[in-house]
Amino acid sequence: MTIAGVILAGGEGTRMGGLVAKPLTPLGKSTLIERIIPQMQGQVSPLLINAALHNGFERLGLPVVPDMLTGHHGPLAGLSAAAAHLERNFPRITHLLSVAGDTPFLPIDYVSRMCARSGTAVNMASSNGRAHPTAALWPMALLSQLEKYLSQPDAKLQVMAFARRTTIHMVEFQPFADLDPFFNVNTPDDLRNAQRFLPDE
Ligand SMILES: Nc1nc2c(ncn2[C@@H]2O[C@H](COP(=O)(O)OP(=O)(O)OP(=O)(O)O)[C@@H](O)[C@H]2O)c(=O)[nH]1
Repeated sequence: MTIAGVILAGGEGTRMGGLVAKPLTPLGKSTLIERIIPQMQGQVSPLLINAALHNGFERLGLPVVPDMLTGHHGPLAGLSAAAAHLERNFPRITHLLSVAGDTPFLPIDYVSRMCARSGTAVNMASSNGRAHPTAALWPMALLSQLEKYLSQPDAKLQVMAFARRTTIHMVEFQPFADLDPFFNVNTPDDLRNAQRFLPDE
């Protein structure tokens, strides 16, 4: 397998209150990130978590790769750290599939559809016509050139600006019922909304 994966969990989660790292927030019988791991594990290798060390992610049994830069530079800093780790330890990896650690309803066909064609373009997920720049398949060659994009203040624009260096293929995912598969949890209200989709938990 030449496609690695990273769950981006390096944010501050300030809108959630910042008491625990947001992806470790309980949702139903599990946590946000533990709902994502099974959708990725076994299909990409290695599967990394980008997060600050000693924040509780170590117990999940996956390698935790922290940002290399101090300060908060957004998700591109996480992609950069994951790419550097792979270049050092897994030089044969050609692509990196990313996903945000706060999207607990990731589609079960996420990996297969995102990786169906892997070339020099970026494959970026979208739903309801909206692009999700943190949910994308990145050619490793592209990721080695991202430093100058790290200063862009808006995280979403930062990742989009970087992705536009090359062709972007959008991979559209359909909602199931009225649930957007890339619904992301930012606030306690979002968490309550997410719970509505898990009536048995
Ligand atoms: N490595 C890394 N990832 C980040 C950083 N900031 C945000 N992210 C990731 O980017 C994605 C989107 O993050 P947001 O929800 O916008 O930010 P957040 O920090 O998690 O939450 P807020 O502080 O409430 O905005 C998530 O996967 C975050 O983990 C950062 O400084 N470093």
